[in-house]
Amino acid sequence: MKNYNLNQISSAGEKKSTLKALNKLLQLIRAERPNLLKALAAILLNSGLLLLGPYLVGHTIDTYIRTKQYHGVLVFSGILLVMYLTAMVTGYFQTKLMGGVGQRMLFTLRNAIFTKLQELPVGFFNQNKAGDLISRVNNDTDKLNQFFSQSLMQFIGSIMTMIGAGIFLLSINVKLGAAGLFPAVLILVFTALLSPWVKRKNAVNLKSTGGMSAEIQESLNNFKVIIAFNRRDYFRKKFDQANHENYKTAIGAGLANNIFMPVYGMLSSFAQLIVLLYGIHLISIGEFSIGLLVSYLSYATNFYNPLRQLAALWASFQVAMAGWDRISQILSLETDLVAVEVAEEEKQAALLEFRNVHFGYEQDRDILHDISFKLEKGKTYALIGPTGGGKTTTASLIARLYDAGKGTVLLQGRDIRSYPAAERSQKIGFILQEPFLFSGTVKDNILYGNEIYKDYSNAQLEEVIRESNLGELLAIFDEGLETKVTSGSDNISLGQKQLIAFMRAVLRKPDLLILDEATANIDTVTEQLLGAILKKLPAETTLVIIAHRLNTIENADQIFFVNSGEVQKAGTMKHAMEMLLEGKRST
Ligand SMILES: Nc1ncnc2c1ncn2[C@@H]1O[C@H](COP(=O)(O)OP(=O)(O)OP(=O)(O)O)[C@@H](O)[C@H]1O
Repeated sequence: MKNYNLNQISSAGEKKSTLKALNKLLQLIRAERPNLLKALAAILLNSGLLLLGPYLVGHTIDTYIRTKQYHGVLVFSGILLVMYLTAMVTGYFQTKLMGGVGQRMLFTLRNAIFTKLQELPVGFFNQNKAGDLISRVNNDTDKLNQFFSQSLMQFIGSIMTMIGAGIFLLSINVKLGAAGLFPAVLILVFTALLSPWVKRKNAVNLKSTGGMSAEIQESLNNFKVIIAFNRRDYFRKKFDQANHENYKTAIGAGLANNIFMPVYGMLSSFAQLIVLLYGIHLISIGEFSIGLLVSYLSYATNFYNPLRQLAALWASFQVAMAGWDRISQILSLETDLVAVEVAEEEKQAALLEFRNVHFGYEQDRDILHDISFKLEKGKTYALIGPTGGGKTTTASLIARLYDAGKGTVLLQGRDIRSYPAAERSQKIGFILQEPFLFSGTVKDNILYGNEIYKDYSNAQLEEVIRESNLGELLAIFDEGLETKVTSGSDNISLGQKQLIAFMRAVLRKPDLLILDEATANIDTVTEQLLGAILKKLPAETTLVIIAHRLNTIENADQIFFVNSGEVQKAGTMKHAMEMLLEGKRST
């Protein structure tokens, strides 16, 4: 089976470039392009206005204050006021726009991940913990939202202000400008060198947040066992470990994220010092004036202040990109349950056939080894064998929860992989060992995935249930179809859950119905009732029954013994019993 473990895939995928990843992200939110452009225009206007400010102040001082033309001072004060008010409005406009973009992106991303999760096969869910997946859907997407809504435009604004200030610096005096901008080159090199390390630290931190979330989910799922065995300390210790790990990685990430700030700060002070010393030197040899040096220092401040901000923004960008990596790992996964082309049906084929099927959950361990058997229309088959022998695995391959590693499973003479999922699941009903019910009513659960009766009223549905001989089962529920079901809780018993799953499967009128230990939690009287219902199913329905209790399989037309990678015909009940006893002894 394919490797779907996200935490193993992550290390292999880490070499992807940031630009490529960013490009992929922008593709996903291309609908936001007009808003991004509007916000960009707003932030450019904002930066331009703020850059023009010092120049106009200088101009006012030189032209009007020194010549005592107070009318001009008033006019320029008015202009500056309007400029600053406009800057405030554009700033607000930008924040509002990007807040919306961030939230919509969060919405789109969560939808995209959830849709992807729905498409992925059972193998994916076997290999990943739900808690980690939840953390990806909730936490990692929010990191991206935070960057987009709070930091992106500030990021661009800061860069614009810097470019503007840089141009002013170089145009006033090239030599001094080059000297003043030299520390910025050092900053660039420092950032480029450190960024991969910072991103890695953030990735490790997000991974351990996912791990902690998985730990919480596991202990919440198993709280009864924890209490019954009084093993709260065990989970507390495990949680402590996960929490501690998370704390350590968070400190590591925090340190990495904050390393830019002091270095940027130091190098900007260094730049001021260079400008001051070199400027004084230039003045002393008559190449510069004191007035120019004063405005020069103010533009140097204009250049390096946003750079300091950029340090924080860059860290936020690294966190967002680490989150995006974790999200795109899910988005780029493809199911290994691919459809194959429809080949011609074999004539007079069995309803279902295993032809030299091999299958293993792990690469080098076959659970089923070169299995071949046929299931004919209208017959009842029983799968027996010791615990862990491979019965559920065989049934899972019949229902195509997994694909065979080698060999073929044929449904009505055609490769099962050539059927669209809807058609296949219509033909094959599977009552799982642990039936899963949704929160809602018995009716909601019975109608799940049922296209024929989905719009039926209660009265119509009750009629259908009676006609399908399921009336006595429904009668077991006090409030009938309206009985409340709460997912994951105990308001109905395990046996009752199995009955609902049974009604759900039978009402879909499958050609082949698999019952995996479907009567394991049901009393003998109800079990007999189920037996009677099974007998009244349409004559062409094929049944595959997996059971430990032998009385459930007495009426089978054929018994298969499943153990150690083999599925053998057991012939008579007596022979089956012998095989079971021997099989048990040999395991
Ligand atoms: N999701 C899985 N991932 C890895 N190994 C698995 C998985 N499910 C089952 N196995 C392994 O496959 C083997 C067969 O398991 P299977 O559930 O098919 O047995 P079974 O005959 O149905 O047992 P039982 O009677 O207890 O239900 C076991 O050794 C089990 O460890």
